[in-house]
Amino acid sequence: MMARVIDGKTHAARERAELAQKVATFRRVVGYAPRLDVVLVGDHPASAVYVRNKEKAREQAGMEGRVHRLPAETAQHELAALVADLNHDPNVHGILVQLPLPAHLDAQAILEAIDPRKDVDGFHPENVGLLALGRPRFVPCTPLGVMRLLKAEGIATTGREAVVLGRSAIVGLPMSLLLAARGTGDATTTICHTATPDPRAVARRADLLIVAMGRAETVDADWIKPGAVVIDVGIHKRDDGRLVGDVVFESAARVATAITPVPGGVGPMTIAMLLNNTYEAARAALAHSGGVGLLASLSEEGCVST
Ligand SMILES: Nc1nc2c(c(=O)[nH]1)N[C@@H](CN(C=O)c1ccc(C(=O)N[C@@H](CCC(=O)O)C(=O)O)cc1)CN2
Ligand SMILES: [Mg+2]
Repeated sequence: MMARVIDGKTHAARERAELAQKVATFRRVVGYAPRLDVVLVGDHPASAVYVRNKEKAREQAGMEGRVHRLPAETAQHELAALVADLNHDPNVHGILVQLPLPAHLDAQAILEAIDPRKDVDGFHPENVGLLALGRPRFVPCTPLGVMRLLKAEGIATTGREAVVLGRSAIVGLPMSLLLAARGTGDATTTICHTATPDPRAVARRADLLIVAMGRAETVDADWIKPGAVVIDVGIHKRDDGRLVGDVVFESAARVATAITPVPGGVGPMTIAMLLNNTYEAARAALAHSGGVGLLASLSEEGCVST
């Protein structure tokens, strides 16, 4: 039997609609909306699309924000100065620097320059450390979106064997931390990477296989235990313009019990989670600035955490 296809677009639309209601209440009670500022350096074509999609989604959620478009030749100190300005602007609750940055820029230094309380990407070492310690503040949007998808689909992780293919800072590493975390994933979690001698053999042990290796259409039915759940985080554009993931969808769907497609699986959840993180950042800033009474009013109106 073919696997059930997990419809990320529908789940993301529901998340965004729920958030839009909370944002409307926030605006009414507090007097302003959460604000997300995005920084895009250069003209990477895919990044331009993602940033436009983020802008549209933000507007639909009723949030404030701005996209700061800088030329490809922007110097490190110029980008750092913009980040510092955004850090100091009390009206800005979330800051996102779109990756990848042009090669001459030190991306790690820029990510570390973002105020960790505005780091809605969850990439700052302080936020990575909090996640590793089981005290998450901002969790990277793609792995957070995967956890929300699993929950919404009723896919249990507790006590199950999870394998993550890939150890990137954006997906693989935080994904494995979430899956292993007490009370969050509680899965027996293994990470495979470029030095793993036989990743296919390890993948075949997985009840839950997360594929984030960044290699187009690599994982086929031979990598998958019959009945496993397969989550494909990869996204690649073929020469004919087709978008594909790291998984060979048709082959994998013959042995998996549930699978995410590309496009329309994990991708849409990434943007929904970014908006959720921005809402949380605005709530936390309000609490920090002494708005305890306003927070209580929000809670009374059902506006709790996302
Ligand atoms: N600062 C960041 N940079 C990057 C991140 C990130 O989380 N923070 N992630 C990726 C790109 N990304 C968001 O920025 C992203 C990628 C893909 C999608 C998405 O919705 N994909 C759709 C297809 C979209 C299309 O038609 O091209 C899908 O999979 O259905 C959203 C966000 C790297 N950089
Ligand atoms: Mg992401």
